[in-house]
Amino acid sequence: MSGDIQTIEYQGLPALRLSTAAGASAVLSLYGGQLLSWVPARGRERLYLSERARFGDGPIRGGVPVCFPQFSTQGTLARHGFARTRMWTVTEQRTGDDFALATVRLVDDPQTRALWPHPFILELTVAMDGGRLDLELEVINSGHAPFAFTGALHTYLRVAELEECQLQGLHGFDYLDALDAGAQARRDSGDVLLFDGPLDRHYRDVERPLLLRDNGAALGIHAEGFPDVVVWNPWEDGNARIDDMAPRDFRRMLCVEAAATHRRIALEPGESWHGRQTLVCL
Ligand SMILES: O=P(O)(O)OC[C@H]1O[C@H](O)[C@H](O)[C@@H](O)[C@@H]1O
Repeated sequence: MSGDIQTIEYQGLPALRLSTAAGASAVLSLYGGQLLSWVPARGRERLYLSERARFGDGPIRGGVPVCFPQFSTQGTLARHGFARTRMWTVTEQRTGDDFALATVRLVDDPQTRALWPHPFILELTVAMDGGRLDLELEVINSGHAPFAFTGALHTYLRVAELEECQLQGLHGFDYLDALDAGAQARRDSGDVLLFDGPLDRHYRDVERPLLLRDNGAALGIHAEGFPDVVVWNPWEDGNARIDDMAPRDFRRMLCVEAAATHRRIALEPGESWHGRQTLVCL
């Protein structure tokens, strides 16, 4: 038996449902090129998607938003850029005995050029087997002038209980604390990162895979190409200010983002860049 990919409508949006023979499944929305669900074989949902999320009206709260060509407020565009609120198209669908793979694409148009004056091609490839998910983002400069960007795969992980979670692997890396604007970079000195308050840390040049322990379950988180890792949780007060998240949902989510934030990535005409985030159930 082989995997399967179906074109579906999800919350009113065109989407793909990917499944593997082993029983893993995922939903990829063409709005935003945003993965909204990932359930590994014999596992539970691993992505947080807010039950108050809006679909097709601004950013979708949850899953894996693609931030491009700007991370957060690091520029003049709307927060996290425009890719997460544009309609993408499907360019490839493949299945095999133990995998399913789909690629979606976003290309510049007059609306994106009015915001950001550069021709580009953005491709997101989602590939999964039973217990592993790979998300690869490719950025191509299809114009005649150089450009530079920041961005991220803004992964919202669903956790059983945030206060029981431990994130391992960030020890010794420098981070900027976005909750303490203007502060110098600090070095993480803890063995593991624990969660007992709001957190918005932008770690630089993280060269090692991370491990998230969550109530007995363990998830490996690995990035290639993306130099930085952003760890975000709004905690109770921040949650209360986010109208598309139910109160206390902060306990059920943790963003561990593969990011390019502290240095812009520069591309000459015709050049391309790719970055990947891999999640593995352990
Ligand atoms: O609410 P959004 O625009 O989706 O942004 C959600 C969050 O994204 C990132 O993790 C940033 O570091 C946070 O500062 C921001 O609050």
